[in-house]
Parts: sequence; structure tokens; C-alpha cells
Amino acid sequence: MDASPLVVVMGISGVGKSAVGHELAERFGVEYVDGDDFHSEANIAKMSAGTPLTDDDRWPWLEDIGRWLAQHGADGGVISCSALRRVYRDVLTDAAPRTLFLHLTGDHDLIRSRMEGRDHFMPLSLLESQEKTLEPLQDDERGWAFDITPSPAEIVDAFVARAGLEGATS
Ligand SMILES: Nc1ncnc2c1ncn2[C@@H]1O[C@H](COP(=O)(O)OP(=O)(O)OP(=O)(O)O)[C@@H](O)[C@H]1O
Ligand SMILES: O=C(O)[C@H](O)[C@@H](O)[C@H](O)[C@H](O)CO
Repeated sequence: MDASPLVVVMGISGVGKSAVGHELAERFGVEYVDGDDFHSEANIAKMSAGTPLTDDDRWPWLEDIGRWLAQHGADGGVISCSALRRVYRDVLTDAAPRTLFLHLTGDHDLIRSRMEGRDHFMPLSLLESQEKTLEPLQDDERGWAFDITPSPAEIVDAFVARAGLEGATS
């Protein structure tokens, strides 16, 4: 049981990490931060121009997110971070072993339509490369996948139940 969870809300662009992350953090009264805020200007410029990030672009960013998780190990917190590959998630778990992953997954067309409806630096053209890079959570990782058709509140309910968390007020 954990009343101050430490959670990475992960998944490809547009899947709802910010929406669900805010809701989860509010439920537990812990800090929420958007992992995009840790990207360098160069990374943001690259993505904005429609070029996918490479592993080398992502390592320093992941190290920074790992540091944030380690700093929030005691009080808990929620951060959104695509964390698309297993090796990326290992960087985060090595930094903060109690981290839980909430993986948001959804149908391509639904994600596309949600991305079309918002104002954001990430172009639609990068959706396919995000999907190709994604490696789903493996059995030995501390997390679970949730479909994005329900509302953010319902997704948080499902995560809280699956993770056996306590202390949340909806
Ligand atoms: N469960 C949901 N039901 C309906 N709409 C949603 C849901 N989750 C997110 N949305 C909407 O879909 C759009 C994309 O969501 P959001 O910006 O949270 O995704 P994201 O994964 O944080 O994206 P990025 O990583 O690109 O910043 C937003 O307009 C958001 O309001
Ligand atoms: O690893 C990546 O390629 C990036 O983190 C992207 O996923 C975006 O930053 C994010 O999704 C915003 O759209």
C-alpha cells in the first residue's frame, strides 16, 4: 500500500499523459511535472521540425527525469515521460527503484484525432515513428497498460485499483 506513489505516465505522443498525470497527481496531492519540460531546446526544435529523436538525444533527458524521480522518492510525484523503450525505463528505475509505470495505449486513429484537436509542438507526422519505437512494458517491469478510451478519471481509478494504492479521493 502506498499513499504517495511515484509514477511515470508513459506512452507515445498524444496518448493523454498530461491529462492522466494531472488527474493522478491531484488525486494523491503530489507534485506533477511534464517530462517535456526537461527536453533541451535542441530536442524540441528537432521534434517540431518533424525529425524523431535518437537514443543519444534522449539519454541526457532521461538522466534528468531519473534525477527528478530520485528527488521525489520520499514524497512521491507524477511525471509524464514517453519512456518508449525498455532501456529508457531501466534508466528511470535504476535512479528510483520504487517508480511505477502507467502506460497509456490506444488506437492509432483515436490518438491521431486527439492530436489534431490540440495546439502542440509535436507534429502528427511523428506519430508513426513513436509507434515503431515503442516497446510495451515487460512482465518484470513495475507497471501496467491502460486503454485510453475511458476518461482520465476512470483510467486513474483503474490504475489505483491495479496498483493497490490507498488514500486517493476521487
Ligand atoms: N482519456 C481521455 N479522453 C478524452 N480526451 C483525452 C483523454 N486523454 C487526453 N485527452 C485529450 O487528448 C489530447 C492529448 O492529450 P495530452 O496532451 O494529455 O497527451 P500527451 O500524451 O501528454 O501528449 P504529449 O506527450 O504529446 O505532450 C488533449 O487534447 C487531451 O485533452
Ligand atoms: O521520446 C520522445 O520522442 C519524446 O519524449 C516525445 O514522445 C515527445 O516529447 C512527447 O510525446 C511530446 O509530444
